[in-house]
Amino acid sequence: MRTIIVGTRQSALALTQTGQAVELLKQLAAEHGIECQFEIKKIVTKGDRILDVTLSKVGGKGLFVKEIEQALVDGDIDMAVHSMKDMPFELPEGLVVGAIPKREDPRDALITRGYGSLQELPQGALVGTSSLRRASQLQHLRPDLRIESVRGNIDSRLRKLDEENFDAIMLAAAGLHRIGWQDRISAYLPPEECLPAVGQGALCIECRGGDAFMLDLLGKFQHEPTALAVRAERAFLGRLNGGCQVPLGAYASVSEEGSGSEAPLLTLTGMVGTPDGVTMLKETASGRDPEALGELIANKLVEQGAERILAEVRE
Ligand SMILES: NCc1[nH]cc(CCC(=O)O)c1CC(=O)O
Repeated sequence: MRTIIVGTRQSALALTQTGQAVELLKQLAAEHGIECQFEIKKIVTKGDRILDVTLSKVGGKGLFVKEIEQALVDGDIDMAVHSMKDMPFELPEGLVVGAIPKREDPRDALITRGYGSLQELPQGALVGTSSLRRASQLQHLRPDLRIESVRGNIDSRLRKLDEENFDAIMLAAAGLHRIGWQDRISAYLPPEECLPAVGQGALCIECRGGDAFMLDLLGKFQHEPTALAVRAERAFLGRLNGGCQVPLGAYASVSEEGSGSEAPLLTLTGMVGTPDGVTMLKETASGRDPEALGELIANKLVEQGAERILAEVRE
């Protein structure tokens, strides 16, 4: 019987989403008569040790993923469950995306000190977020808000809302849902108001490309509509070189089922904005080829000056 070693970070979210994915995989294995058992192995990443420094200054979000990937390459673990939005554009040699399971809620959530919506926040309220994407869209909607960086895992950010002077903080709804803290959410921001990060709410199950047993099992975990949407969003990201922390968002979903040999129709919206929210470039289009659609939206934004905005932010 195959023992599958699953590597995970030690944050509440990582442990929870890894545990949930393993439970679903156990069910799928049982349904398909695949004999295996799972063992969870905790790994401390560099990103976890330097949470107090702004991530973009120390090498971007790939930090959380890199050491887990090394353990996969080395054969110390057999699979890993990542948040799709933390995945760098390119995977290391020898590793593949084994499955993209069904997406959780892709929206951003506002957690406030007693206010029911973004509109209800008082004039000049202090909002905590270290995401340039969230800052840009918040300032676009509410130029009066003051935005300050707040770093750390979900649990420490919520603690900072309670202990420091923030009127609200913004987090991904998916993470809060997964760890069972949906009660803390004051309001959801629809994609029309605040486009999520590329891949937000989706998971990425990574394994070795040569591990046929793993690939067979993970294939049963794949959710095709989510995978197509994520491919379109990541093609957009890749065309804009959005690997590091930049004020860029995208959201795709299947807007019409495929029929016969025809692929489903995807609708993708992408945005690039200045961190002050004054300039906000946004485009929407539909298509059946996810990569072509992602590149189309990126090209439309490039025509309007997206690369200039991104270059200024990277400096
Ligand atoms: N950047 C950190 C991160 N990576 C994944 C999630 C959870 C949401 C998801 O799975 O997309 C979060 C927290 C957040 O942004 O609130």
